[in-house]
Amino acid sequence: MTPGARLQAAIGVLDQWSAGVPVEQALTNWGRGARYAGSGDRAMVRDHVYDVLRARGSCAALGGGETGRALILGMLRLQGIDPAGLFTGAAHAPSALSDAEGVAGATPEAVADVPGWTVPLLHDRVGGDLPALLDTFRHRAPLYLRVNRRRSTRAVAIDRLSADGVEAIADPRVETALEVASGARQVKSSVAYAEGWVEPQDLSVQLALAAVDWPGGRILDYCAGGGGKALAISDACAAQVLAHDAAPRRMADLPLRAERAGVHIPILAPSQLASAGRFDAVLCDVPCSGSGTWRRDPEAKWRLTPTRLAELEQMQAAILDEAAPLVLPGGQLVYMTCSLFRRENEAQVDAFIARHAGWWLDRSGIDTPLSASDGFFHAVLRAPA
Ligand SMILES: C[S@@+](CC[C@H](N)C(=O)[O-])C[C@H]1O[C@@H](n2cnc3c(N)ncnc32)[C@H](O)[C@@H]1O
Repeated sequence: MTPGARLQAAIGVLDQWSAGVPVEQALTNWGRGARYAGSGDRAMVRDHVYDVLRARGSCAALGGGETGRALILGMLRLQGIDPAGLFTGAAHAPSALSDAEGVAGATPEAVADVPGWTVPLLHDRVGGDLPALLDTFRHRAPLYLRVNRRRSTRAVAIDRLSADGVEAIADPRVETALEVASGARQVKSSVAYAEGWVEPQDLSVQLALAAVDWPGGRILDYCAGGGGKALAISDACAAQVLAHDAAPRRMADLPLRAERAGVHIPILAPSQLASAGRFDAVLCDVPCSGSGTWRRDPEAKWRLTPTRLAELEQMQAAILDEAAPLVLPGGQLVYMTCSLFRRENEAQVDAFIARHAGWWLDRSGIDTPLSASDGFFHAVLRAPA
């Protein structure tokens, strides 16, 4: 495909997205009808679409509208590329610019590329660093890997990744973290990944997991999902880690991932919880706004509404209340979110302590995209002894 044809494809995907089709579905719909597109074409179309979603407000301002065509026009201007050279109408490229499009577009300085109602919530987190935080959301997040110490060391993993075209750099802040400097698209086809030496996991998550003093005995990952945290905890301590999720199908890949990592993580069905006894620690990595990961998943910020945020907050409180009785006396209830909002983090912890006599906050911390790559919150709550 020519560069112009890729832009035209991205315009179509964005028009589907604006009509309510989830972005991954819209990309799949396009891909099915584009048998001629190679993997490089598909990657570029995806990049264009995600570049727009990260900076949709700026793209709309610079392109003069919200249609897929205007957004792509604005994206090119934001990237300092003259659209006239690509909007030519030749070889499936977008048709030539109209006179109005040629002069459309305002400077985007005043545009926050997040929903306006979330700006005070973000300001509440970072204060005067708000402009810098908002700017991070316009750019791609770096990819981090976690080295599985049961399988490899960091130095060996770096060498092995390099042989497969992935340049990885050790991050000094946590001993398991590697930042992928180049070759990110090769990670999943690398031997190091296939052999379980590395797993994609964000730096902020690795920092949070390293900040918790995981006990021995038994640890339950109560909201295990794909099992990324359960795998990391299994690697970090000698405890037996078990996994549970209210939607067990979300854990479908966990047995395979655990086998690749060389660990065994028993899965507890919701019906087995009542007879599973209590645990030394229970991790609740709860559903949240995802506001810490908006540059990785920019669609999430445009879909979030105040109503949805309120629902999530209710769900978070309910999950903590469900999980608390599963913790042994003196044990830990570890609360984690990838949200930057105090309402989902500190306020949930405070409200939990107010509802549950004898519980206390042992430690908490948060990274933002300004201090690590994603935003990620953790709190360790202690049960009465
Ligand atoms: C943020 S995701 C977890 C991600 C996962 N820990 C990981 O590292 O990949 C939240 C998970 O909580 C689960 N969940 C939602 N409500 C729940 C509940 N009441 N009890 C247990 N799990 C719940 C969801 O199905 C979802 O898989």
